[in-house]
Amino acid sequence: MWAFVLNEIKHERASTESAARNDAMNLATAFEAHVHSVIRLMDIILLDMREDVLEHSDFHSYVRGEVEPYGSFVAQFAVINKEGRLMYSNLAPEAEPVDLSDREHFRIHRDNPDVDRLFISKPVLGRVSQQWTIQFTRPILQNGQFAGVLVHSVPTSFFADYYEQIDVGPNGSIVLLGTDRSVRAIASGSPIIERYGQFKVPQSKPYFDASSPERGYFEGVSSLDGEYHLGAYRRLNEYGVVVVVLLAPKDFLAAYRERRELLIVSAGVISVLLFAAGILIFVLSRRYFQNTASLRLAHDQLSQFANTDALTGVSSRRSFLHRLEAELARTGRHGDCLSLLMLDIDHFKRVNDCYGHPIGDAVLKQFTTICTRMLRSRDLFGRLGGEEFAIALPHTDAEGARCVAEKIRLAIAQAPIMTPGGTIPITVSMGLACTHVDRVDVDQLIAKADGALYAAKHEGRNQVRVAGEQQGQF
Ligand SMILES: Nc1nc2c(ncn2[C@@H]2O[C@H](COP(=O)(O)OP(=O)(O)OP(=O)(O)O)[C@@H](O)[C@H]2O)c(=O)[nH]1
Repeated sequence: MWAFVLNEIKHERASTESAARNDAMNLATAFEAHVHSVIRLMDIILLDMREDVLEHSDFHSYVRGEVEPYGSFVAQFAVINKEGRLMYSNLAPEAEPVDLSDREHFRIHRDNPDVDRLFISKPVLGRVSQQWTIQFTRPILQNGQFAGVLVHSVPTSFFADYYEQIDVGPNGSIVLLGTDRSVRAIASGSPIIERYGQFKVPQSKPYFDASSPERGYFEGVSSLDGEYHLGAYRRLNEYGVVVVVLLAPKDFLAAYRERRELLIVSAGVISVLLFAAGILIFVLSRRYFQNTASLRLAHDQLSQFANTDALTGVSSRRSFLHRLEAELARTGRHGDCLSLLMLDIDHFKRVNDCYGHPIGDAVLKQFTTICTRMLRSRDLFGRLGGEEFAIALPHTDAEGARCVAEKIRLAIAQAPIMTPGGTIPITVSMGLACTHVDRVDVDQLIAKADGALYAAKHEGRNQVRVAGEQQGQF
């Protein structure tokens, strides 16, 4: 989910920036067209006036009549003579001539008398008009000689006011620059200190490089307000000016940033909910597994309880018979043999009678411990009831089983049973039956072993009898 959200944010930022670039270029294109037509119009007015400037005796009336239709479009219309003195200004026709020989627009024409072309000055603070204006000038030529300069002043606000009508965001700017790096006019959403005439845009900007395309994009920190901007420019080589549109990321990324916050908050909330759901599932499943484990344990304990004789720890009757049946089936499948020993402690009633039932229990426990020591791990040992036990010996024929039985018998007879009531000697009688000769089921096998046990008891106890063998044959 987070990968999707981050990808979405990245994609949206890229498309927002791309849209801002397009907007900046579209605005720059529109302003370029505007600047181009304004400059063209200024030049037409200048050329038109210059035709008549030296011919009209009442020049002031003539100029007033010509200029009036343009209204605020024309701040001043003036004539400077070849010495640089202001000979006429429609703002102050009767004023004393002012020395303007230091003005760049005068010097350019005076120093290049052979070049009759339009010059657009940097903004200057008019000595007569007292406002910031841009001078559109043409040389006055008489008989091919430089005779003065015709000046048409346009307030910088003429451009700026027009630009102000366009929404470039609270921190965006539209700037008209000269290729001499001076600002001609500026309109900006953020307050920019009026620095006409002093401020120079750094040379490093791409639009000042004459070899760069006439239109393009750029981005970086603006020297105008020190803020990071994304910009588009269009350069009018013919007039030596550049139109620059600057858009501020904090403006055009505002909607994107709101959406990014919304996406991150939503993803965060979903993550927290998923996390909580995960924890809940974890806790519930843990509880479920714990319950299942407890149940399994209880089940195992129960079956252990059911399968084990509580007093001696050997298999219960039920479990022993069940396992004996399985072992007999396996033996039958593999053509193998299995022997069954039935064991009965001799005169056990006397032990109980002499020492009491608890001591009898202790004897039973020690009896099983001694027997277990004589057995292999695969042998089955069960208590069938009272003092009667059975041992199943897989893969064991009658001969092998008789050896095991004798070992057990001797161990019991030779190891006096230690009890809290003293040392109690006991013996055990055993009946042995084997499946090797004829295939039998559990009941038949038990019955045969029981028969042999009965014979062992009958013939004096403390001995092993094999089913089917006569006494004294061993
Ligand atoms: N202490 C104790 N005695 C038991 C238990 N189960 C059976 N008995 C006793 O074992 C005795 C078995 O006696 P009998 O069946 O007469 O056989 P016996 O005295 O061993 O004599 P033979 O088997 O003929 O040698 C009885 O006294 C039962 O009460 C038990 O779990 N604990």
